[in-house]
Amino acid sequence: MSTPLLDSIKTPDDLRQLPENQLRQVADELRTETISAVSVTGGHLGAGLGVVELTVALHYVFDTPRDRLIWDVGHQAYPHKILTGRRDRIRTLRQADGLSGFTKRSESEYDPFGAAHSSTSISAGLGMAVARDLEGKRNNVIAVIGDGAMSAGMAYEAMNNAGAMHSRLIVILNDNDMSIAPPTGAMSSYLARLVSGGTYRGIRETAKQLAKKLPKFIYDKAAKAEEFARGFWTGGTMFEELGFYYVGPIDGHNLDHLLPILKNVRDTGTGPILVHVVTKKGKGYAPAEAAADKYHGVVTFDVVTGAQTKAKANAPSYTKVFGESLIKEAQADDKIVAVTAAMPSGTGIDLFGKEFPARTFDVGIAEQHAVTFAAGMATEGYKPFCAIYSTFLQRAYDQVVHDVAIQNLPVRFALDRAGLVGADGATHAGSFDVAYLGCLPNMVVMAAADEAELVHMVATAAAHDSGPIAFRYPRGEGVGVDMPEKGIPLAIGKGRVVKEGSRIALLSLGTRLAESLKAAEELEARGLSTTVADARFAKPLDEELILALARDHEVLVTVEEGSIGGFGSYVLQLLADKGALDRGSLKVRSMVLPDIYQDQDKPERMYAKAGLDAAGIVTKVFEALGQEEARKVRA
Ligand SMILES: Cc1ncc(C[n+]2csc(CCOP(=O)(O)OP(=O)(O)O)c2C)c(N)n1
Ligand SMILES: CC(=O)[C@@H](O)[C@H](O)COP(=O)(O)O
Ligand SMILES: [Mg+2]
Repeated sequence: MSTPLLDSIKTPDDLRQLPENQLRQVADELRTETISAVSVTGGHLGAGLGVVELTVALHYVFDTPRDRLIWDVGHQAYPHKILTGRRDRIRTLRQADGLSGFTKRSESEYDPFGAAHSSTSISAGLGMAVARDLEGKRNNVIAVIGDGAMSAGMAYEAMNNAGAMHSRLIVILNDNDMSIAPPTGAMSSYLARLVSGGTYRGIRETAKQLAKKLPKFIYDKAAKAEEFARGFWTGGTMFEELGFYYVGPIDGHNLDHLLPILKNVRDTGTGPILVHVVTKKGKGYAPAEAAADKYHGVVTFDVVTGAQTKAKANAPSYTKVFGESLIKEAQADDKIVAVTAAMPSGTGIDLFGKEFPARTFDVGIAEQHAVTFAAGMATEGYKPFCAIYSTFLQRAYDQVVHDVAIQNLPVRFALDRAGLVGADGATHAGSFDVAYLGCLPNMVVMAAADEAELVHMVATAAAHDSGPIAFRYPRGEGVGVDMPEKGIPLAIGKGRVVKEGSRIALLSLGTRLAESLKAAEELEARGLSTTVADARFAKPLDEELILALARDHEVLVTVEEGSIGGFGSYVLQLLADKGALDRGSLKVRSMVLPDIYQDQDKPERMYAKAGLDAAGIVTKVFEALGQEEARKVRA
């Protein structure tokens, strides 16, 4: 389909030159372009399709980028990127050196705040609004937040503060009654009541009258106290109790509703205001609308049929192995329960939920609550498996420390997406969990070297009832090893030697083991006898194994899919404390992720750039051996 109007829009300034009666066509063309682009890049499609009209209306009514427009999560911002000067690059989305899959400050002046982790937009928007007021400026600040993101505590913290400050801030609640899965929690039922109430039906037919009736708030302290100024359409909502003017619910796909209301909201000159728009995730693309997940995250697909290009798997995914292993453990132990924070399919808890619905808890996008909720269950003798992506657990760090570790409660943390994740880039990298968990007293930290090891680690976690335990594993497929019939609990704090050698020792944590074995082959071919060990545990360390490796080898290299301050640091601390470095002949190197935020690419290329592939490990060994030695060996 040709897109003549969209072709004429390089930035929102061009959009704002168009007559309103052409905006419908702009939206249709924008939707077509979004579908076409994502069909060749993959990515988050459903959310963006749901906000096409809203995106057009917001950039038309507000003077962006002077008016700050913040997208919560930012996964719905592809139409926004197309309208804001990035259409020429939209097919580089989520690829090396391409556009980010989320909003990103360094990418465009139209992205005033970076996102990807949810529920940050109102806080950031309030900060911008307060700074604006301190500067005496008059621009608008608009935060667009989804119903799923609205289930996180941070959103309430921000609304509570905005309401108390009577800040001139606009929040657009994009209510598509969907998170990644159908939403859970009282908020979604509450919103459904608002939408299904008589008011909504009334407004649907009289949106234009609504716009005229929307009172221009003559705002002063006296008026503030008048409750009638609030709840004028719904008789008071939770948002009004938090100090917001509430407008809505309105049809978020109908420009005849959106435009007049957004203009009025823009011109009221007061706030904070929450506009409740009702949209459909996946709107306007039949395969997305028909899909259970509304095409939340897709790979490349055929535009005509919607059929996604699923690559043939060579091995089961770590996520699937985790889900199936947990089911087996739970069949033998009715105290095992599972907790997810709105990511049932991403974590494999959806598999568990099919088997044990009464023992499965999706708490919404609420990682902080998920952890302490699990801690509460652990105090009553249950064995909670809290399945949260490594990156998302960062949001619940104090809950891990204060509510779990200090109380030494047996919460099990299943950390999927550990290490580099690829297309989601730096915001989703699971780089820090070994560093942020391994430093906690009472905590046990494991890392699976392959999918068979993961089975045993699930069994180990199930059996470990004397305190908290975490096990990490990467996004994607396993390496293709034989799978055990059942998980056998591992001895806590014990690693294993996978290959015996004599001169070089490679001590790997997690799935860098495969690359370490390849490096060992290369080193052996150069005459360097090489031991390869799988640490299995970052905490407690296998002191006996590590000290023996240090004693019996000339070079000891640790390798991990994590940041500085993790496994390698713990090993160096041990070696120093035990005097293993005193004799001076041992050469030790610690290989970690670079101290930067790596942009998106394919994971294997990111690891190569990080020097954490076989070639990088070989280079590190020769560097440690020194030039003279290296020359001899290379000869
Ligand atoms: C802190 C955090 N936890 C989990 C996620 C994973 N996640 C990405 S989008 C999403 C659903 C968001 O739902 P909603 O805000 O309703 O947006 P929609 O996709 O419906 O447009 C989730 C859970 C995240 N980005 N951040
Ligand atoms: C937007 C968001 O945060 C999630 O959709 C995330 O992108 C999912 O990541 P996976 O694709 O690794 O499950
Ligand atoms: Mg939603």
